[in-house]
Amino acid sequence: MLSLFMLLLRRSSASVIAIAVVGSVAGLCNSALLALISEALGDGASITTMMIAAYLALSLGVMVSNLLPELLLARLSRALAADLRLRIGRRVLAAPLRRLESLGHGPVLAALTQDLQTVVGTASALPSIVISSTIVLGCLTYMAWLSVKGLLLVLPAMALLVAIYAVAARKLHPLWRAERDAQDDLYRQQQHILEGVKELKLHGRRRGEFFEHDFTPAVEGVRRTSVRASDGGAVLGNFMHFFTWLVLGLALFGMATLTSHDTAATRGYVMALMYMWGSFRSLVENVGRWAQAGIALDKLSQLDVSLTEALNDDGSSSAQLEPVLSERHEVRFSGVTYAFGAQDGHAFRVGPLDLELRPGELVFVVGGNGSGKTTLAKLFTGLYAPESGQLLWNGVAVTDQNREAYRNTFSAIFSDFHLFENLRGVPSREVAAQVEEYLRLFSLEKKLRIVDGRFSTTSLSTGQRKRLAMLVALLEDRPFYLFDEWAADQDPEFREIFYRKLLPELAARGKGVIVITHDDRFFHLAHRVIKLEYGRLVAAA
Ligand SMILES: Nc1ncnc2c1ncn2[C@@H]1O[C@H](COP(=O)(O)OP(=O)(O)OP(=O)(O)O)[C@@H](O)[C@H]1O
Repeated sequence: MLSLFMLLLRRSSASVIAIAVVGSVAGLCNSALLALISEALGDGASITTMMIAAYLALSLGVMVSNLLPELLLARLSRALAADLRLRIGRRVLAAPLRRLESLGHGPVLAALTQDLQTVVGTASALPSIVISSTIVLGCLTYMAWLSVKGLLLVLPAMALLVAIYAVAARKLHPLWRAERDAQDDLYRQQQHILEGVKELKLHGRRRGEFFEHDFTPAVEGVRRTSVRASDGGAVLGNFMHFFTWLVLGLALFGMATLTSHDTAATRGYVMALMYMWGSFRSLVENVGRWAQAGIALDKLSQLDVSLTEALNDDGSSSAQLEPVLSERHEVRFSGVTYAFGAQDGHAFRVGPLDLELRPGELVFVVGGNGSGKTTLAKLFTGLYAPESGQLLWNGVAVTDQNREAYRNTFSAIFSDFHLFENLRGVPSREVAAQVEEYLRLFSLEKKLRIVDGRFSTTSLSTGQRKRLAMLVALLEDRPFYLFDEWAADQDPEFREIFYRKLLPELAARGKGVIVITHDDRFFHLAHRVIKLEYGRLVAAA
């Protein structure tokens, strides 16, 4: 609860203070209205113009002072959500690739949607908490003015309710947490449904088994845990309702004895209690909801911490852009190793590797499936940091401080590449002529246009999408290029263009080019062919 409040305070202490002040005014106006009504209903009370004017002014005051905190909080809570989204986005982008690969998409998506919504929804109750608190205080003051003795009944009842709620909330906490944990699993399975829709549609038995053994248990898990949590909430809510009548009864029957049958005081107490108790209950319940938001904040901070811890592993977050200024770019691996740990299932080790990539050099990387070609590509591009050994860039060791700059010397198309909808990072106006030329070269000129740096469509065939990715890579004009089985989806015409035109041209322009390939027909075009087996270099020709 405190952490959500601190987050709001840190985001804008001025807004929180304004919400508290104006919310208190709302509570005071409400309490004053109650006192006025009670006065007007009193025995022998006469209604004056003054009373009517005060009534109207207070009603107006309630409206304005309720509205203002709501408007302020709507802005504050959305700004907080935006901050958290940006923060997680930044963290995800700065976190090492390996860490993200082992974390999976599920927890990140669940945090960005479910938990952020919970935080925003809960924070929205802040004005109500302030207003309810002030109403409770105002009513208690009014009741004390009617009869101090009466508070001997009311205050212990209030304390008892808070204590019951605190105990019950502690019991409910594991249920809320179980519900939230079940949602993580549901997100994972929903991701499988969306990403594996083709495979599931094509295979009735797999679909049936997936539905029965993976998706249904995940859905059932959320249903079961949320019913338990909601049952607990319902029992608590209704017990509090029962308690309300109990307290009113206590006031009704006990006040007469305590105040020596002062009916005006008893009537005032019952009225004030009826008015106040709703606010008091909502105050207790809203504070309880803040405890639930604590679970969402825990999840968000767990993600943040796990990404932060990972950042410390390779320190990329603190990487300063310190490019090594050089016309000539070359990379050298000196005893580089990399291992996927035993926690990933089967330990796999690449290296130790001693390799070089010089400007103007065309290097083919070949080897069987699982021999470590893509892992080598990720090491080459700086996406994985070597476990041991050194990566030297123009003779300078690539470290946490310059890895970001090193990565920016590569343009890469991996086999699981992603195509953005626009040419971000490329000055689109300056390259307009080249774009036209490449569109024609890749036979894409009839399929799409690039307007203001934006592709008119990305709904293309796999081969066409890869050609569009190639267009983007060529426009990037980086010192190094890496293509991971780019030609695998291309028809013979584009394979020819790739091996016989594009690659030699890139090498002729002084680029260092690494090509992961199985096309042995073209091996003779490379300056060097590196062969990997079980992560080890077995031949370099
Ligand atoms: N994200 C990962 N987590 C754990 N292990 C991995 C991961 N990626 C790869 N591996 C392990 O590393 C080995 C080499 O994988 P890699 O993708 O580098 O092979 P590859 O030669 O590119 O294979 P392919 O020709 O099939 O693309 C795999 O056998 C696998 O055990």
